[in-house]
Amino acid sequence: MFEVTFQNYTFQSPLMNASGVHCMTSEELNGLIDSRAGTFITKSVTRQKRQGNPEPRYYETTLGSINSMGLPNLGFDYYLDYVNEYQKNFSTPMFFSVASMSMQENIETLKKLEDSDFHGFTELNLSCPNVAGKPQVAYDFALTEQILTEIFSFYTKPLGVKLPPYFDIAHFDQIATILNKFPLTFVNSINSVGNGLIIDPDKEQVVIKPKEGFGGIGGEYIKPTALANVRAFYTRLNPSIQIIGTGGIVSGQDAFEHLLCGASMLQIGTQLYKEGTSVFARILDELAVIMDTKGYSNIQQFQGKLKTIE
Ligand SMILES: O=C(O)c1[nH]c(=O)[nH]c(=O)c1Cl
Repeated sequence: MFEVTFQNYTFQSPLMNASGVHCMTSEELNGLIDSRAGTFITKSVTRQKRQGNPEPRYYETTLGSINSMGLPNLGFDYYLDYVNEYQKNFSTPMFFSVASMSMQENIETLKKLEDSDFHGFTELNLSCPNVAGKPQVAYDFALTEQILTEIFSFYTKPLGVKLPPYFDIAHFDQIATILNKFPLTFVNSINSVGNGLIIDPDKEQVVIKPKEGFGGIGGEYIKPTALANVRAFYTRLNPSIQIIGTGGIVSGQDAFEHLLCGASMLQIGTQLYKEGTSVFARILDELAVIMDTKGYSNIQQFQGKLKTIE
């Protein structure tokens, strides 16, 4: 009922974690394997292990979350070891997230991944908003094109990019024109909405320590922006480039809306952090009720079929 074909593999569920949530350690990653997620993704990796930003660096509200983690991760080798072990025991392809700290580090990491036995999907994170002094790569269109040109000169494994939200139709047009030049497997929209601010009015203070309290916003706050980005890329990109929908998925209805806009796989971040891995089963159960009510027996019957008002 929930099968989704992604490139040349059919996942049994369209749901997975968003990179950064429940995916730092092998224990957390194993917890995703035991859930109703169809697959899972690592925390964005850097060449060397990183501590990340000082705490508090994550804060939840009723409507979502703010984070300025600063790319903490256990380093490329840790996650490659995990992948090698995982692939011995499971056939479901997993996702490996690579952060772009610098062009040089990008190339180095992806060359090692190319030469490895990894045979899952690679997600190049072009949208981390929380490394001080590092602008989000995908807001620099020329740099994005340069990085993708360099990567596709040697990388042959299925690769997609994790994008920040765009807010201007001209920007959708410009970045889509660039992305259509490359043999991308997918585009994942969106990353957190960068550099928001949540405050505590009682203490009259920000709620996270890094960057004077500025951080990426997730959760219900960002669903309209996430849906717009999913739809904008679904209607602009070559059909060979599939869309992963991320942002504001709390319920089966939110999942349905992302699929209607054209998403194939769906990533859950903030709500997974809040609820734990039982969130996948709950959302699938809620999605099943919606599909039954509407008379849909599979996702393909409505995927991407959002109507405009004529
Ligand atoms: O601060 C982070 O680690 C972080 N936080 C986000 O919200 N998105 C990202 O891509 C990353 Cl890399």
